[in-house]
Amino acid sequence: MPQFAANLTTLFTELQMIDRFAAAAEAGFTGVEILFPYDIAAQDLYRASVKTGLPIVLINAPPPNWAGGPRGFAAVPGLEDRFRRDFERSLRVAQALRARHIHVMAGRAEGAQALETLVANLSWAADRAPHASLTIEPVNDTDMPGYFLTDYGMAIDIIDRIAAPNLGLQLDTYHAQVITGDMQACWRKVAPLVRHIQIAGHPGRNEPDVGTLDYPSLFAELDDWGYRGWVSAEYAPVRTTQSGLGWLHVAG
Ligand SMILES: O=C(O)[C@H](O)C(=O)CO
Ligand SMILES: [Mg+2]
Repeated sequence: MPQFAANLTTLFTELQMIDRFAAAAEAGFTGVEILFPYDIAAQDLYRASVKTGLPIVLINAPPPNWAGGPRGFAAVPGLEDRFRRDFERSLRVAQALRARHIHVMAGRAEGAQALETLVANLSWAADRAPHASLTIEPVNDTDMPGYFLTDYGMAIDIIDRIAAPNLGLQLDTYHAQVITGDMQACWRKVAPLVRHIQIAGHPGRNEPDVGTLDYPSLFAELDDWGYRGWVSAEYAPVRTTQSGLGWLHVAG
């Protein structure tokens, strides 16, 4: 079975962030991810990670004020300096948290110039941080209107063009289902490039066992394929996080 991480930005939200680590450990998760760990002292988060034995497997390169709108700047022409400043900040935080992966968000943009901007910024970031594992994640633009990276073919081309050993794909099976209509076939198409996986049910983006998707089959296929990365639960619980964890206990 894969190793399961809890996304502490979407799960256990009834608790303070620092307390979510212990709740995740008690629930049976063996890792965590935090999308935007920029408003809590890194040493406090790292202390909670060490205390619970749950490594922090992913953070996002920051879009500032998430509530305010931007979804990253990596593909936004003219904001290269902004992107680089933000990336330096995410690198410092990732190092302080010993985070495994940094998800570099493309942001809202469109067209050929946006694609060239994304390739140039990602190339720069991969060179700037050869020791860091960087990921890009296609996101469906119904949930995130105007987001630039919404296609797996484009993601594959970008990764192939940059050909950096520390740049790979983040497969979110919920977005894959919305975008392609078949998340498991999408996994097969991109498997060699996948560094990190996120899961949720479909269509509601709740628990993996709420909706139409067959995760036990996907988990078995990940094992057969020899996937050794993390599978992170990034969903909105229907009720409390605890009451919806049957899928983890069945999988675990
Ligand atoms: O939305 C998602 O699925 C991403 O994983 C994310 O990091 C925030 O947009
Ligand atoms: Mg995701």
